[in-house]
Amino acid sequence: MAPVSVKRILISESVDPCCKTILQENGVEVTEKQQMTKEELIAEIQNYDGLVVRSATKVTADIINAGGNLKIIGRAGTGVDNVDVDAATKRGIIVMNTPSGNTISAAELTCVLLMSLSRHIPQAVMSMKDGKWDRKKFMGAELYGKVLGIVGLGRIGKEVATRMQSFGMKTIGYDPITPPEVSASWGVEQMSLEELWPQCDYITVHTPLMPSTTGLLNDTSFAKCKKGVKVVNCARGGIIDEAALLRALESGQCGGAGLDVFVEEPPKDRALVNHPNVISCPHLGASTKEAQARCGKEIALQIVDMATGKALVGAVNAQVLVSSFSPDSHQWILLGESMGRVLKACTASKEAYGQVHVTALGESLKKSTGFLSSAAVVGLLTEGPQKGPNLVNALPLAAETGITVQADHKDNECEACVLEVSVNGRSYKAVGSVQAGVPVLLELNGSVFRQPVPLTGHLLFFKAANSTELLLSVTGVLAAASVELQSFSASTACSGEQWYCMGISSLLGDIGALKSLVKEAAQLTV
Ligand SMILES: NC(=O)C1=CN([C@@H]2O[C@H](COP(=O)(O)OP(=O)(O)OC[C@H]3O[C@@H](n4cnc5c(N)ncnc54)[C@H](O)[C@@H]3O)[C@@H](O)[C@H]2O)C=CC1
Ligand SMILES: O=C(O)C(=O)COP(=O)(O)O
Repeated sequence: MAPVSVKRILISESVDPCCKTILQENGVEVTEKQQMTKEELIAEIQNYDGLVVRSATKVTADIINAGGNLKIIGRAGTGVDNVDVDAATKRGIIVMNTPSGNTISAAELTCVLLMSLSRHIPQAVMSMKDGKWDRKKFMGAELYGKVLGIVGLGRIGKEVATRMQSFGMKTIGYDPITPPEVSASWGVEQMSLEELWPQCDYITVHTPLMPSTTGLLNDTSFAKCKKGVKVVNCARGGIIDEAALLRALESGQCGGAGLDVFVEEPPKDRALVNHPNVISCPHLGASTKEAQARCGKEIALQIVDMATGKALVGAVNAQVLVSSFSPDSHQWILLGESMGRVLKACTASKEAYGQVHVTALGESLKKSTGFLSSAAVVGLLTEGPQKGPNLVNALPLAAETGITVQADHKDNECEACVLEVSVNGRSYKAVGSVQAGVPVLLELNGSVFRQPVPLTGHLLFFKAANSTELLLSVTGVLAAASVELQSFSASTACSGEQWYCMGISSLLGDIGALKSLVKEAAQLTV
């Protein structure tokens, strides 16, 4: 794909210095500014094409919309819940993260919290520092033989499980995506949450924060747990409902909580932090030298790879774009875009397209419907009222404009892409392919070109009767405008008329003279 030009990046949080070094070594100008207010960020963001953050910068829609040049938001870490990904997608901005760089550190902190809860270590430390020697107050319980419930069996959940198994804990869990046989292979028996709650001595959550995980542990689920259950949240504030947790701690239903994350960070309401059975950290899961070095390095390298057109790794909102980095799909994306632009020019539509239908033909295009339809929409929307259509935002922009996009695949001997659009009840159709590495147009509105039309440079399409005089008149119009004819293709006749496509040295300043000679005419540059 065409490299995404990234020249100036703002790092708005404490990210490992290797991030800045790698970016600078690759010709990117880097500014580091920490603890900016929202207003400062809104005022400055227009000066950058990239923003690198951790979890503290809330990258809201107004910041994203103020970033007129923003192309990439890099999250040096896992959770992207502090970034308005939908707003970024609509603006065509890639959001990427480094999801595995801090897995081990977050898992280790979880284990530390579990152990600290079992032996009251932080409370004992505080008591010692107070000059006391209280051996009765801090009676603990072994982890050995206890049941640990792990909700969310992804990267961190798995690492927590294997570590706590070495303490002799029985690990059970729940995850709607990770198959039970996979988690069983690392010693976690899966079951429904209803079955899980009553069995656990300890519960730890490792899911992203989303509607389905907000308040996973609430008054109702706490009531189903063993009295005195201990809980850990090293994932995101809100997965364990904070008010319900406080109630459960006060009633003794919950015997202790280890919290690294809070709904509001830092939490203004200190009731949980100050509770004697709560041990807490200021979001330290990823705060190790090793995790920061990995995340800083990975995000910098991912941005450099993207900017040099090498690869797209870690993007959370640009699945379609990932394929554009494969050399095989590159020309097909150009084809889709060019076909969109041809139909846009031919329909000369000021109205929104009602429906766009893309059909990928041929075995090798089976998985290409996604990027072909997005590319076609980019072509159709280019130079329209929507700002900056690209492969990231094509479908959201289409939806916003009321265009229905459908895509399917059909088996066919040859590989081709069929694009059909409807405008005001009238249908237009283009068929194209990639031949010898070049995107070509094979058919336009039912007329098949005798020679495939290479979709490159300045192109003039018109529909007219097959008449030598008429073609001479057309070339006369071109000559009068000092436009050279560089290539010529004609279609087979359809209802006595044909489509012609001429490759021309420059676009006609005024297409009026031509339109008086032929039935339909359109010119474009691809
Ligand atoms: N405290 C800290 O500093 C850190 C926190 N995190 C957070 O930890 C969490 C987990 O991170 P990873 O393990 O890397 O993510 P992951 O994506 O590898 O795993 C998350 C798992 O949660 C599962 N899940 C989704 N909905 C669920 C539901 N309703 N019930 C049960 N499971 C569900 C998913 O299927 C997935 O397997 C994220 O929220 C991340 O932001 C990550 C790193 C550091
Ligand atoms: O990666 C994550 O999801 C984290 O929560 C770590 O956040 P941080 O980079 O330490 O602000």
